[in-house]
Amino acid sequence: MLLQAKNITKKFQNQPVLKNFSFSIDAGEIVVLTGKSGTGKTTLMRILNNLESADYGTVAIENDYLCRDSERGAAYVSRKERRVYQNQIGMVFQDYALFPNLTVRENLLEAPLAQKLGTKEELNQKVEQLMNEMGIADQLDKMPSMLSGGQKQRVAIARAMMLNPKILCFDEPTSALDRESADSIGKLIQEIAARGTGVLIVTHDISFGEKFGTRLISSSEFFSK
Ligand SMILES: Nc1ncnc2c1ncn2[C@@H]1O[C@H](COP(=O)(O)OP(=O)(O)OP(=O)(O)O)[C@@H](O)[C@H]1O
Repeated sequence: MLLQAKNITKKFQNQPVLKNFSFSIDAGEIVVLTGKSGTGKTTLMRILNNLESADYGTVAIENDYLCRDSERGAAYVSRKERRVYQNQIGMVFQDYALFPNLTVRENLLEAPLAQKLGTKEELNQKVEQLMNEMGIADQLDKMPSMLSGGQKQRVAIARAMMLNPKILCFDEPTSALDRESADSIGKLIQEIAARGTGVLIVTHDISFGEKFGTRLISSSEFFSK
């Protein structure tokens, strides 16, 4: 088991959004969360990425915890331990969230350089390798605004992959793409999972989820006992 989330509960202004929800992601799995708007899918993904805090529950990737359930609620680990957890999970945002004032190459290098994950030379090699694998090596020196939606999505995926996450999350990866680009992103996600990464996808696109997911979870299960 790579990621484990147990008994996650979250309320906003006393309105429960997630109640005692538990699930896990294994290496190589593509777990797809579907369900009606406003049922907590994005909230769950944000909790796993430490962009939102759980009220109750436990979240861990292997033996590295983000929070542990306690009588007084979810007890978050220290900042240092949180960083260890967070380095193992990546997120590709719906709007890609690329830095508009940096080239594609600079977008990919920014976080791994800051985290000192390698020398500039090593990281540049990795950028080129990833961009080759994604079929967009010729876009490296462009600004994000010059790219198509599908190309931006690939850059956003490559940027997340630069940090070698064990778990990679996608929020609505196909919302801005036509069917053909969506299918090629789906195949790319399958290749990433085949190398052992655990993938979590939140999507309204059920046909995409059924085609590329290995397990579908409906947000109606978020209120499990
Ligand atoms: N920061 C917040 N403060 C208050 N309420 C919030 C906040 N974030 C989300 N909510 C509420 O929590 C509920 C779940 O929202 P969430 O975005 O997780 O749903 P979703 O299933 O991802 O929806 P969609 O499919 O439309 O993206 C909604 O009622 C939303 O209004």
